[in-house]
Amino acid sequence: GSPLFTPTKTGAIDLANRVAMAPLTRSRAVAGDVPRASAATYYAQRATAGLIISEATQISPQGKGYAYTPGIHSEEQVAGWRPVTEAVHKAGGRIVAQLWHVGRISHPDLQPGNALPVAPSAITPKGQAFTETGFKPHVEPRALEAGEIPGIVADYARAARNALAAGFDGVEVHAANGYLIDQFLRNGSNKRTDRYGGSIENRVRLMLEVTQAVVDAIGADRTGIRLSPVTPANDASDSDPAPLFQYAVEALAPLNLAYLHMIEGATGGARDVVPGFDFMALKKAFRGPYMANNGYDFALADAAIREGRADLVAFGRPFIANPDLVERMKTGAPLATPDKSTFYGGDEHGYTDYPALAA
Ligand SMILES: C=C(C(=O)O)c1ccccc1
Repeated sequence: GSPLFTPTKTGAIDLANRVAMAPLTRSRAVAGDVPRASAATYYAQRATAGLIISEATQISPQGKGYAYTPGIHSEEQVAGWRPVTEAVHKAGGRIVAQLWHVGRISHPDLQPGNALPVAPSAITPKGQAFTETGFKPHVEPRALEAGEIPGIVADYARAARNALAAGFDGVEVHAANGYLIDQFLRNGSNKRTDRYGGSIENRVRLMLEVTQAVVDAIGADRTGIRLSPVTPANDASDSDPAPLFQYAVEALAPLNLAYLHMIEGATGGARDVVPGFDFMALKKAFRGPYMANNGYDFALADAAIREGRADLVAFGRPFIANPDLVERMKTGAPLATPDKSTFYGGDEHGYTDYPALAA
């Protein structure tokens, strides 16, 4: 059989196989930004993944950027996640919470007191915000004062502790896809002239402060991190990503994190958006478990593991329509195609009603 289905370990977390369920926003949280009750069913249906990474989950009210996404900062939200982690563990699975602060990818309608979204610099991103009253153009964000950063770092640490209290096996720091941490990393969005901007060392600082705070809170062996060096998602850009991310990963390596999750290319799109970008240099620099993501199918994933180009492979959209994706890949069964119209928002249709083959 494929090495994709052999057990492995990411830090303290023992995994039955090397298949990860990638974080998938589904915009189905209920009032109070609490996961809906059926989230327990949705995630448990997919618990044969070696590791489930939850949908992106905001660490604070300020960190929210879309309607109906769940949080993990209130007691009610922590209580709302407990049935999810219990159901996944009961089904033999493992699940980590993806900790999210959206930075400028938000809207005053989604912010406490209708405040401006925050960012490293006051640069309006292209694109639209998904609010409860439809899509609205992004607004110019407020540049954070350096003095506000410790509070945001503390919010990540608190969210990490909340995740363990909710029964998660660990957390993934969302440092990808043009959200807050990525906004600080990339010079297209970070024009700061203080210790958080300018040089690569300065632009990597927030990522390192957040990651260190999470490690201090719950341990490196329960802390993963997601990066997307060349994605254009959410108007992210950098003039020279290779040295930036080489430095970032070399700075992360001594922490001995549970894993590095790498979006190879444009998120959900072209893998060769920057032809020749050397992801293997980053895998080598990290030294720990490397989780490859973006457009993998079974054949590509099997080859990547066999050829030592990945230790784990994360699948996103295939897990939406195939709760039993692992079994289908093992048996070579055909995969169901997800219905894009029910990716975000709605109820059980397109969420918990995709059947497993055995059914
Ligand atoms: C958290 C997301 C990401 O990481 O791209 C996301 C958010 C909304 C829709 C799709 C994806």
